[in-house]
Amino acid sequence: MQEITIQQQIEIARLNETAMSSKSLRSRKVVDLAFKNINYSVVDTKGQSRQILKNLDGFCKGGEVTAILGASGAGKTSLLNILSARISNTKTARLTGKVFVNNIEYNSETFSNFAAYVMQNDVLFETLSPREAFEFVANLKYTDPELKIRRVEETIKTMKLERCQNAMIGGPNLKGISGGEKKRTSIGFELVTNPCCILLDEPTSGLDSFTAFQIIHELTLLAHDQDRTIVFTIHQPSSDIYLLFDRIMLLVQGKFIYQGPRSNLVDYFKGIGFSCPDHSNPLDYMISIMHQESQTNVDNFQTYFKEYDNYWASNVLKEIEQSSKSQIQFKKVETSTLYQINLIAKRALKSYFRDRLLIRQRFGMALFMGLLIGGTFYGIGSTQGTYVDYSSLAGLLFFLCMNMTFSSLFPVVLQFATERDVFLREENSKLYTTFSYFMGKSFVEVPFCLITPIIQELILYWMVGLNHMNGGIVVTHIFIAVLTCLNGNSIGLMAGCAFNDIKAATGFVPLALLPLFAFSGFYANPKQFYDWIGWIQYVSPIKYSFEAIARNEFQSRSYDFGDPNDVLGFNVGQWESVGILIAFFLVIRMFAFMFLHSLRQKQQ
Ligand SMILES: Nc1ncnc2c1ncn2[C@@H]1O[C@H](COP(=O)(O)OP(=O)(O)OP(=O)(O)O)[C@@H](O)[C@H]1O
Repeated sequence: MQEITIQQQIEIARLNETAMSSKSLRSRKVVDLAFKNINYSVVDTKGQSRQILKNLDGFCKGGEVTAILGASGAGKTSLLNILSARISNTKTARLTGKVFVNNIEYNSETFSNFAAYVMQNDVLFETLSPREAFEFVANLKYTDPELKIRRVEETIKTMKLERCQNAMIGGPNLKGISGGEKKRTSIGFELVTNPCCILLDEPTSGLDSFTAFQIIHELTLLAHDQDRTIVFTIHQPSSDIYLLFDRIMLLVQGKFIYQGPRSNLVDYFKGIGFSCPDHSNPLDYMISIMHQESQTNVDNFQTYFKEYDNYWASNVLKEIEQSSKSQIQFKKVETSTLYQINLIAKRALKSYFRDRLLIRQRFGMALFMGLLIGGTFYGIGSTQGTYVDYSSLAGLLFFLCMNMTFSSLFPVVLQFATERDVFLREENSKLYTTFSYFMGKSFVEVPFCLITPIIQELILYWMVGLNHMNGGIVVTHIFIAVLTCLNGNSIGLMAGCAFNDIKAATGFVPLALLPLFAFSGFYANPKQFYDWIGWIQYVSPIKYSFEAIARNEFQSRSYDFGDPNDVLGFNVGQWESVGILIAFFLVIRMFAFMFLHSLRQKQQ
């Protein structure tokens, strides 16, 4: 008999282990979801309270597919959001009731340890491929390198993404994979963590009927073959899709009118006097008798509710009573903050280099502005002595401060706006902490704020003929330019984190900056500011940038009218201004972090 080498033995052992673990991942613990006495109301813009969900009890069996259906506005998404612990009490929303997994109450902190939520919109990092997206999650959720690889491979296989695993996901401005593949990637993104339960909000919306069927079929396999609990809301499914459901919940005006096996649905409604016509899709018929536009339907609602209370309500309570009591482990894999920051920064960097437009925009802008400013102010630094020389130079220096603030501010507002939902989704899934995301993003932004002003200033410095008495003056000028960029970048990040809407952020920022520019000492002399309003100069980072850069430039230059620093009414000092700029950078970043943190809390 041929001898097996040690290497082969190791390989066989590894394959056996892989097969065993893969099996163990499949034959997982079944979890039952339940909810009791769910009441949810919201206050509208006129201060009127409106009850969306009314005293709901429900049960979603482990290893089964539960579909939540109802007319538009019936409360399906609200219910799913409550099940995924994404809704909490706020000033305008009131939620009472409890949600359970295997009879244990859960909340937003514990939800992600056994379940995952797939949003209606595919919120994915556009510049990554499906494989890279899965690797990102696996790296954050697993510590064992082999397990990481196995989970990624399994997910790609399960979600049938082999063909497009290395293609860019893409988005509105970036060509990428198809809608169906995106939906599979969204589900796969959650599947990597091997959740016992997956909740999905309208997983078929925007997909053609064949792709929709495929997606629901794959979800059915996840439930039946891998014992996962699958719950989703869905709009008007085809009759093929209808046959894939195990359990159905029908909602009308925030109350259940049916909750039980799919197979009983038609007979139940026939029994209470609502017969589905032969050869028609039962769910089309259900939707037709549930919508509120027809007065006949509205008149029948009371019958549906009464019959539900008579027939299903106690049944559901019994099912809740009998739901699995087996212990579930709220397992939490926590990677270190440094590790999270490293992964987030690497991903952001990869994104920058793949989204060429962004890179071109930032570096191209620096190059262009360097040449433009250099050309416009060509040679003005070489002449000195008169008021005209001074005024052109002061104008240039102030223009530089403005330009560096704006050019580093807007890219980050726009970029954060596109990434905000990804952050909220990933933070919600407890992939990383807000702090790690913030630091990861900051680490990638800082090099841009170093490189772009250096490119710009090196081009224009010699063209304009700025002060090069010694190397120290040149280095200090560039250092102040970098600090100005960092402050602009921080203001952009703060605005991106503070506003929910990109239009509001981009509209507000110039408005807020205008007084800061007006009081920065170039347009009006600080000596002439009225006391009651003059304080604005002290909260303007541009004032300190201008004073620092101008004092640096004017040293060893002499003018016939006296000291330009006095004429400009500078009142802080060069290095003091630099110190304040550093302090501004830290404080604005801190505010940005606080806004990001509160954005995340608002989302909950
Ligand atoms: N935070 C909120 N503030 C005000 N109204 C809300 C809020 N959340 C939900 N609603 C209202 O509650 C009702 C139910 O909303 P929900 O999104 O749950 O319905 P839905 O059944 O999922 O509808 P659709 O199928 O159209 O998505 C709607 O009329 C909606 O306008």
